[in-house]
Amino acid sequence: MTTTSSHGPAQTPADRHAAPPLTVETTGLSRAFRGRAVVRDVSLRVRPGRTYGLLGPNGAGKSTTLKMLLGLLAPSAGRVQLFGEPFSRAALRRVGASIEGPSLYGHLSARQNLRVHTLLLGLGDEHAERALEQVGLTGTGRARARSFSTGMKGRLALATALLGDPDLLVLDEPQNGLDPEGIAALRQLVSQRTSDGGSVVVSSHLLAEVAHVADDIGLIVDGRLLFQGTAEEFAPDGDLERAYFTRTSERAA
Ligand SMILES: Nc1ncnc2c1ncn2[C@@H]1O[C@H](COP(=O)(O)OP(=O)(O)OP(=O)(O)O)[C@@H](O)[C@H]1O
Repeated sequence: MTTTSSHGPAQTPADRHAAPPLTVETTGLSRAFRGRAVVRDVSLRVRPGRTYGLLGPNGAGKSTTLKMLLGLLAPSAGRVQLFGEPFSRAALRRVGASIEGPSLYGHLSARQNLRVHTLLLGLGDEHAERALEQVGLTGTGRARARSFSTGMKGRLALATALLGDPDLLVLDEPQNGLDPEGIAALRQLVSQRTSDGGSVVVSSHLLAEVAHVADDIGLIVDGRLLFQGTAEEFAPDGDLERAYFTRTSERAA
């Protein structure tokens, strides 16, 4: 929050207009599959410099929502704004994502996998090296990605998402298979991105992990956004698990 002292300059309306736009704003986002609504009227607001934890039971509609944010699925209704502008492919240059598990070139090494992406993105090799370092995969040499453990594949997917220093990082279940070192590295990466003014959206079932990283929470149940607000508003006593069960069972009652 920006504050000014009593001796400092007063904030003018122009200053207020200079506030950065929301990183993501959806309005009435909905999606049906063969007539069955799985995302209903979801209006998400992801702010710059914040981590947004998207929670909800299996099948609630989290991945479907994230895919619509990224243009991987067309909404049945509603709209998506990225960085204050209507969704466009150009805006996706500022976005890194890992959705529904890693999709890797199994016959290539970690470094080669990243270089495929840096080539496509028009980035230098140094970006691939830095991403390898950020996720702790520099020592994997020529080993092919298909021989990696689940956690190593997860690290490589994260490295791919980090290429090009995205202003928005979207991670679907990024902790899957990560060891404690991997989870610690992930936390650090997330906090680094937001302290640089970027935004992170992370969907996860691991409530303790979300409690560690999320500034804001969105709770989706049965396709509807039941709650959206700060982590403190979601769980005033800090007990995210209890708040989650209370809020989801209220819905079921
Ligand atoms: N391509 C598809 N065709 C038909 N139904 C789909 C399709 N994709 C998702 N669904 C259905 O939409 C609903 C929401 O799925 P989604 O993957 O978004 O949930 P989720 O909250 O991400 O779940 P999980 O936590 O288990 O990953 C589910 O009932 C799922 O079966």
